[in-house]
Amino acid sequence: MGVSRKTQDKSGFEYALAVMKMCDILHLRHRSIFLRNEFIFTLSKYYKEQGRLLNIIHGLTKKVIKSKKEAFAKGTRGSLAEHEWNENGELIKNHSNENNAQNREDDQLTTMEGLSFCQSSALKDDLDTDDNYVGEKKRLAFLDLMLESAQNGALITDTEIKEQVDTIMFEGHDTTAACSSFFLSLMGIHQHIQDKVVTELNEIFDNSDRPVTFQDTLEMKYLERCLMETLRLYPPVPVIARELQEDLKLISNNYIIPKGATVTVTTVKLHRNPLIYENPNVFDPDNFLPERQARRHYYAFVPFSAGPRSCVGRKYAILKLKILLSTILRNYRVYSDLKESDFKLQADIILKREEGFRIRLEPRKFKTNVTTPTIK
Ligand code: HEM
Repeated sequence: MGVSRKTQDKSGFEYALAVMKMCDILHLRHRSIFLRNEFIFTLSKYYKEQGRLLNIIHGLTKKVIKSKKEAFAKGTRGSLAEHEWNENGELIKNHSNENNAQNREDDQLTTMEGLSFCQSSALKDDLDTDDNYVGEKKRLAFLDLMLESAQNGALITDTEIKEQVDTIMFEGHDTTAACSSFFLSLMGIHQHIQDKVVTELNEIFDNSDRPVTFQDTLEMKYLERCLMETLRLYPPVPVIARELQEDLKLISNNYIIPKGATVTVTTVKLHRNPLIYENPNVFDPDNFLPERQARRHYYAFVPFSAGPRSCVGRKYAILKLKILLSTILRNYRVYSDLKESDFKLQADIILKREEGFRIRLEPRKFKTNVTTPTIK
């Protein structure tokens, strides 16, 4: 959103927690035929709780938009991470003309054009074209772009801006959080695979504790394979759906699916199809060796969906996941009391989470003064 990291308070954490609890209410309503009824729902305790949670969720979105609008009113136009606001949303510093290390680091994070979402093993991506290059420096943060478009006469209302911001905020954190939890669980279960990831990281960082750079992420080839394999077995978006705008004749036989029908693509089933993957239920990062990928159909692996409405955040997601997970694994050894057989199905691991299964992180280098986080 182009809001500086330095000005973030714990509202981000409260936001994520509120989204999680809100999802619990939604899932409850999927399962309970009574609560699905709007009238009965309004009489239940969940309705009141929903109101409280939505206040937190929309409160943060409104706060972010408000502070940006105020900066705009003062004539500040921001490309990524150029400005700092205080907690009241007032602009305290404009970094746009500075060529400091932080700016260079942020620039690095934007130079991703031309790479497929799977950075190093060249998984094809049907949205990758050369003509979407907009230049490194000119690119605006998402919210700046929307506000600027609105000011330049684009037909976009304040409510629409808020809804777009809500979408990006939700899509941007929930999916990557799920993916990193699955990844760390799998590392905890497969200690020998974790060792291989750490060996690769040691080669890249040579025992230095310097922060990750964009170039480092390109060299994380084995970690990337583990990430792809995690997304294969546990796609954070396990099912997608589309309403057909016209009749669709299947190539494989004589069926016609009529216009208006809803078609669901069960990614999680597709990714475990034994015709496509040998031993489909086994965690095997070598499934993403370039030669194996080359033998598979373009759409045999679609954790980010495909086509024009596929995930807009996929490159950003992979980059951030590599930074996050490599940093965790450089500093901690991960253990888990899960076994792979505990979660053959995606739903199983979610239920196990509710039962209180845990991932344990043990510091690798530090002997004292490190709080060991426990991820539930
Ligand atoms: C591992 C991480 C992620 C996964 C697995 C993922 C997966 C997906 C999938 C499958 C869709 C298509 C949904 C559908 O067709 O109904 C989607 C859409 C979307 N994703 Fe992601 N996503 C991830 C991360 C992100 C991030 C980090 C952002 C933003 C910063 C983001 C923003 C979006 C948006 C805005 C859409 C809607 C696109 C549209 O409707 O045109 N996603 N994502």
